Amino acid sequence: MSGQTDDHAALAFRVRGVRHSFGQTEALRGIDLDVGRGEVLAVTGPSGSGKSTLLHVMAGVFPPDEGSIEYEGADITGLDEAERSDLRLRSFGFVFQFGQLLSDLSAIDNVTIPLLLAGWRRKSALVKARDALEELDVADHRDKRPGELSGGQAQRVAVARALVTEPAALFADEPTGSLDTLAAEKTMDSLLDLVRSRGTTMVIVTHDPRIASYADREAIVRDGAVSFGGGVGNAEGVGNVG
Ligand SMILES: Nc1ncnc2c1ncn2[C@@H]1O[C@H](COP(=O)(O)OP(=O)(O)OP(=O)(O)O)[C@@H](O)[C@H]1O
Repeated sequence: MSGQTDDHAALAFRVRGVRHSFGQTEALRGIDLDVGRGEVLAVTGPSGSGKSTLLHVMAGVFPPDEGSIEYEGADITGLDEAERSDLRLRSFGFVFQFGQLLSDLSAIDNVTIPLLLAGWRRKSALVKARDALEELDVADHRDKRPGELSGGQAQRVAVARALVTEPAALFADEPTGSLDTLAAEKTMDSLLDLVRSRGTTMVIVTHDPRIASYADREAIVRDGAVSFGGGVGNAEGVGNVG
């Protein structure tokens, strides 16, 4: 199995020759990777191998030192900070391990923020945010602040916030890393239902094989290089990438 395909039309992401260093540390040493549109790709590998760095450069958080990343056929590595920020706001959603909700705001206010940033009026943003909380089964907790929620509830609110703008691609970095098995499974089940029904492309960094098993395909990062594992979910992937 390779990480490349010739079918450009079906691709969300096309990563070629990507290298990135932090000082003397070579975090990425030449990554080639395709992600099909609507594909759920798990990125696994040992601690410090470069998984989060790969996610960040693919999501346009910062550009790599070398190589190219195409999103929907357009090279995003040459974009400036403001253009990358605009791309993230318009097209991408993010879920992290913890600490992503604003502690002074209620659950529903946290979920309305991306909509308000995208120019929605407050009234319709609140309706949309409540729908998103319902989809994640946390609408009953909408007036609570993050500190009044369980870890699993808070993480489902964070998923609602990431998906409320219906991003074309979702990036998740150890999204259930702080949860027990049951809460992790409940969060992943809801997340994957939504992502699959909408055809959202998803890149999920995890070291947990149970979480990786939700994906179509697994990219294993070791020492800043990628290889491809079989046996995860539908290993051929959506969009015939594999
Ligand atoms: N901002 C940074 N400054 C300096 N070094 C960094 C920075 N971010 C990452 N690194 C280094 O780059 C390498 C890859 O880090 P990265 O966070 O991508 O790994 P990872 O596979 O996601 O690790 P983990 O599973 O532990 O989160 C590591 O050696 C790390 O120490």
